[in-house]
Amino acid sequence: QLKQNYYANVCPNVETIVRNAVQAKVRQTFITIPGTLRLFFHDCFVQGCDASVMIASSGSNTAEKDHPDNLSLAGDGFDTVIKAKAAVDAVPSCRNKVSCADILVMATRDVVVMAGGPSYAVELGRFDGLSSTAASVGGKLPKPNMNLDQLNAMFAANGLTQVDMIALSGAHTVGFSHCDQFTNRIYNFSKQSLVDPTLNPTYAAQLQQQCPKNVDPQIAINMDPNTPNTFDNMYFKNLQQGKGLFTSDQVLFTDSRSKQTVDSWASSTKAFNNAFVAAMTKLGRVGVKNAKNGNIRRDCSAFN
Ligand code: HEM
Ligand SMILES: [Ca+2]
Ligand SMILES: [Ca+2]
Repeated sequence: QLKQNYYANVCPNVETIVRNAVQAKVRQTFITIPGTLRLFFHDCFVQGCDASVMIASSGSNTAEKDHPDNLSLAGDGFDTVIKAKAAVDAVPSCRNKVSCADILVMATRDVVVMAGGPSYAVELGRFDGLSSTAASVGGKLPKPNMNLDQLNAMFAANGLTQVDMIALSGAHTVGFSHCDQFTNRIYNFSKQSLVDPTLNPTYAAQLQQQCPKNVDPQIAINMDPNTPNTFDNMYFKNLQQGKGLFTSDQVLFTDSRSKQTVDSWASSTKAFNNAFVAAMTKLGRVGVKNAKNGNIRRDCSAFN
């Protein structure tokens, strides 16, 4: 059973230890923030929040992280968890007592706060998963060209509502995307219109400039063109102006079933923050493992 202060007896300072390690990593590079946040999402949607995404491929096993849908996960997200785990394990009473899954949950809360987002108490007590295969990833993660029904179905499969899905999409207020994720919207969209008509024309021109045809596939651009490094409700204000980067972002405003939620969070930071915290807490409960079907990994990237 998940609970706050789960490690109070064995490792009372675990949250401070993790926060300090995350802070040191954020000082080295900003990508720590979006990288960790997205890693948490991709972990929970495949086999639950059990750090299965952290496992490296070995021998005959191709792990989750080598599935095409995970190849764009930033290495700095993984490194954040590895560094925080090392800091926790440096304290004798904590050594091999705190799961990688819980460290990822704490680190994710910390990066949101460090980017200016809301703070919240995290529930802990997850065990680490015992399997990680690339074959288990297909169809579990949303695609940037999905419509509202497809997004809702994918989140509902994890016990999350449309409101949760919209709140969590607000994570696109920080971080980067590679150009190939949205080129269909700015070149050759359809017979009627070369550019997706739901895109703001000025923004579309900016995207074409940043992502010319045949651009280096390594190039990544800010997802929030206004406040790319701040966790705020700008994502929703952008959607109102046709500045959602992916079809899956912009559809939240163009579909009448989700527009009202976007409008209300565009006008209230507090309402968005509350919804985001509630949705992150629910996301953190997905598919949690216990001592019977999980363990505490010594090395987050390998099974014991
Ligand atoms: C609603 C469906 C979602 C879709 C279709 C989607 C899709 C994507 C795509 C295509 C990228 C760009 C990857 C790249 O090219 O490097 C991305 C980045 C990102 N996503 Fe999502 N995402 C969704 C939901 C979420 C959720 C729920 C979260 C977290 C709560 C999240 C957090 C992020 C972050 C932080 C980045 C930036 C990563 C970085 O800068 O390294 N996304 N997403
Ligand atoms: Ca997982
Ligand atoms: Ca922002």
